[in-house]
Amino acid sequence: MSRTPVRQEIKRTHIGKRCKPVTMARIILLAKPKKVVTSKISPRPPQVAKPVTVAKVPKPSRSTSQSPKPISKPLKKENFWNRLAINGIPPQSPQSCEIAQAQVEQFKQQMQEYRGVGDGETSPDEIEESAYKEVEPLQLLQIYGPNRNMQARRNEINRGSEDGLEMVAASSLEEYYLSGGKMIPPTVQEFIGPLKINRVGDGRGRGLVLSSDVVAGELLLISNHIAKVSKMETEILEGNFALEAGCWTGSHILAEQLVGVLSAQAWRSSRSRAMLATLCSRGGEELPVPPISLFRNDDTQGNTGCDSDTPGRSHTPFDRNEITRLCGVVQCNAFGHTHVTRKNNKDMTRSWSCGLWILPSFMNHSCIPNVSTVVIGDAMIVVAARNLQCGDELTVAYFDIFRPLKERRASMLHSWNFVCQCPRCILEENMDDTLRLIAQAYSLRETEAALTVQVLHIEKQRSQRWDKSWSPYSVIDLAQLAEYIEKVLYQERLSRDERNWIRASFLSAYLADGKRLMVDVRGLEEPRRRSHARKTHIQTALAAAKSVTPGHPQTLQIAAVVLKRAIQAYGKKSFLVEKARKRALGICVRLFGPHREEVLDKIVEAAADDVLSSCVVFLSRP
Ligand SMILES: C[S@@+](CC[C@H](N)C(=O)[O-])C[C@H]1O[C@@H](n2cnc3c(N)ncnc32)[C@H](O)[C@@H]1O
Repeated sequence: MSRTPVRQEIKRTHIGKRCKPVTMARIILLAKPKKVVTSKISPRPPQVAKPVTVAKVPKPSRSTSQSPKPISKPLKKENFWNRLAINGIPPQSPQSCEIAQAQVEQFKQQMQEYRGVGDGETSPDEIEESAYKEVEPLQLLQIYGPNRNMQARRNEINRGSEDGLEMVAASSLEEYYLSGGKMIPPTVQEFIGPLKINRVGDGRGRGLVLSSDVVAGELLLISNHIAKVSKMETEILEGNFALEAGCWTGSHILAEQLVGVLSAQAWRSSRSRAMLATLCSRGGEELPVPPISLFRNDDTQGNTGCDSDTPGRSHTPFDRNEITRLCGVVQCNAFGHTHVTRKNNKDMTRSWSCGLWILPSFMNHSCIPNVSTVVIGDAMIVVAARNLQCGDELTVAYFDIFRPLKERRASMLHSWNFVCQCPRCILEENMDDTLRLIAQAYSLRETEAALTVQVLHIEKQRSQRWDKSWSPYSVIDLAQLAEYIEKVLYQERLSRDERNWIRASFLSAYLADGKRLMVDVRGLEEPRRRSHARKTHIQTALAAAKSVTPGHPQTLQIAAVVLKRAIQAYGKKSFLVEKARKRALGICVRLFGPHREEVLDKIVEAAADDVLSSCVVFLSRP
């Protein structure tokens, strides 16, 4: 996800550099999704006796006329795999869920029948447990696909799915993705993967650390917000929010509102209060390491993460000191989130929200993060963006990391009071003499190009046609800077990754002939003016973005645009198109987690229009 601080993002939006004007859309929650495979078999009994094996069940007497046909041998887990393979049903599909569901039902029924004619020793709980055990391989399939270390995954599932949550999350979201973001987002069940909270050293306080190896694209965490406030674009346009000197003050009004909502929540719920107390309120604050179990929901709370009222319980309201601390907590931990949804085939609506997701707040920042986050409705979904090892710390980007070092440092110091010491920051620090002038030229040209595009948009809206006397020279100048950067990089002894990290700091220069600016300008330009374009750097931009953050909405968007262009140029059947598609799907998995190809294709399609993949940032200080 792009980590532009809310304020900065809006500012750029205002001058038309990156985004269309910001819209707000209140996302209403749906009831639980219809297809909940685990609902048939959950909740698992809290004190389950030894799981029943079919062998233990007494066989019915053959002489009994009403006795059901006995099961000749136990239902083997391999049967599920074989069945899937034979029927050619893709893993992780609703069909595989349905098979699992039917199989469990059948299994339960047969067990009941046995019980009816047997000694009655098998309790319903045991039957439930056996059925659960049968469906387990499909859960694994659903979530992780077929080629995984099954035992390790099973351990994770058993640990994390005491209430059978993961599959609900995985399957219910696909429907939403397939709608291209037109549906109301579903309520997603929470999930905590192989994670623990640890102290991470180097003055970074606590962080989320992996307790087992994971592969890129693996689902790590689904967390529902404890509180969120949103505003729609219409509300901004109606003047509820002021635009002051090119800076939208709305995000800070939202943050204030969030403090209000949180304090009310803490007043009525001791759990919310306890969870809020674990979060830091300023940079460098030393707080104890809370157990991760504190953040696991139990069934009484519906597993939605949103804390319920506790009627009859009286808590004291926050006093002045606590409110001050809460402001710090919001400042340090709240995520700003922009979301575009499609109202219909033509119209899009954009919303800005600000919320607090407790567990994701423990993730520290890196300018080359290793996880990605998307927000769908109330849920923040954290996915491994790279292959990671047990003991690795999860890192996210707190702000837009496609910026030069100086700007990144300003953001982190101003809002969170730390200096990132990731390898990319250290590299750029060491190359400061070389990069300083480039950064200055970049800043000027980028602003100029953004203004040009803005003017072109206004002009097009006014006259409905392209004024041929205009040439987007400032955009071309920016693209030229990319060529200069390439020359400089060529002279330095750098690894491929290091070159890409630096390119990513000047990403707009590489996109000036591509992506936003390119798309905007070319959208307005007459075809013959294409000759003005310099060498296209969009492929380089994609490689740079991928190397810095492989699971990021902006990376995905560039990949989607590359794919779109390849289709336009070579037709759908070309192998170049297939290559571009596979690359886009790979990024998509690193952002949204594992899904069927059909679903991933839909997300990529939507990403080209900036839909579905939300932009999540930590809220920066005004
Ligand atoms: C959202 S909290 C992250 C969790 C925090 N480490 C804790 O113990 O609660 C943000 C704070 O973590 C610290 N932090 C995050 N990323 C850091 C980094 N890369 N280097 C140093 N400190 C960092 C800063 O103090 C920042 O204000």
